[in-house]
Amino acid sequence: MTVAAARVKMGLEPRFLVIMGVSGTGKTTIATGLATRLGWHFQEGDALHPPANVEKMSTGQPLTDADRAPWLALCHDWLRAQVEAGHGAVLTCSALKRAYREQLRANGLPIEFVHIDTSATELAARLERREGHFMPASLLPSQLATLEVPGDDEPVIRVSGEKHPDVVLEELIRHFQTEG
Ligand SMILES: Nc1ncnc2c1ncn2[C@@H]1O[C@H](COP(=O)(O)OP(=O)(O)O)[C@@H](O)[C@H]1O
Ligand SMILES: O=C(O)[C@H](O)[C@@H](O)[C@H](O)[C@H](O)COP(=O)(O)O
Repeated sequence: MTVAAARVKMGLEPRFLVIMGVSGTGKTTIATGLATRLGWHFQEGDALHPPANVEKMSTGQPLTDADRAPWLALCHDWLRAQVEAGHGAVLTCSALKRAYREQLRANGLPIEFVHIDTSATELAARLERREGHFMPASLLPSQLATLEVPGDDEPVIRVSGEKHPDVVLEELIRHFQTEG
């Protein structure tokens, strides 16, 4: 779908969204749903991790700030290219710390975060059930400990990860339509 067609379809101006939160909260589910419905570009942040990061997480070791730095740089570069091209874009990225979110927004990028909040109990159940993903459920405690919930001074939209994804998608699209 062209940018113009997407605008006509939903009546929305392009936005540049980072769907964030800990592992298993529903980032990929919500981001792919939004990108499909709105005709916006989509990037899975997990696919931008250097192989060494994936190897580390696969073997149950949490990433450090230094591990995440090159990954966040690639996420930032992708976002900057979308802003320059001027079409709506949706990136999944855990963006757990404020400093990481600042790195993503660097150079004045008009990024908005969508924080999906899900209880630890529900997250643990999801990660135990999920198949075909490198991230082990054993890393959930470190994900939760690392998360700095976005503050009101950050550009954030908060949604529940425990509602049905279709409900969350409708809420987000309504929010975008209301905000123009
Ligand atoms: N709102 C939801 N309710 C129930 N299950 C969900 C919901 N969102 C995602 N899931 C499931 O939880 C697991 C993790 O979702 P995913 O989108 O991969 O999360 P993340 O990208 O944040 O790791 C998947 O198996 C997915 O199908
Ligand atoms: O910063 C990190 O520690 C990782 O990016 C982590 O937060 C992310 O969750 C993994 O990449 C697993 O991928 P999922 O979030 O898709 O489970």
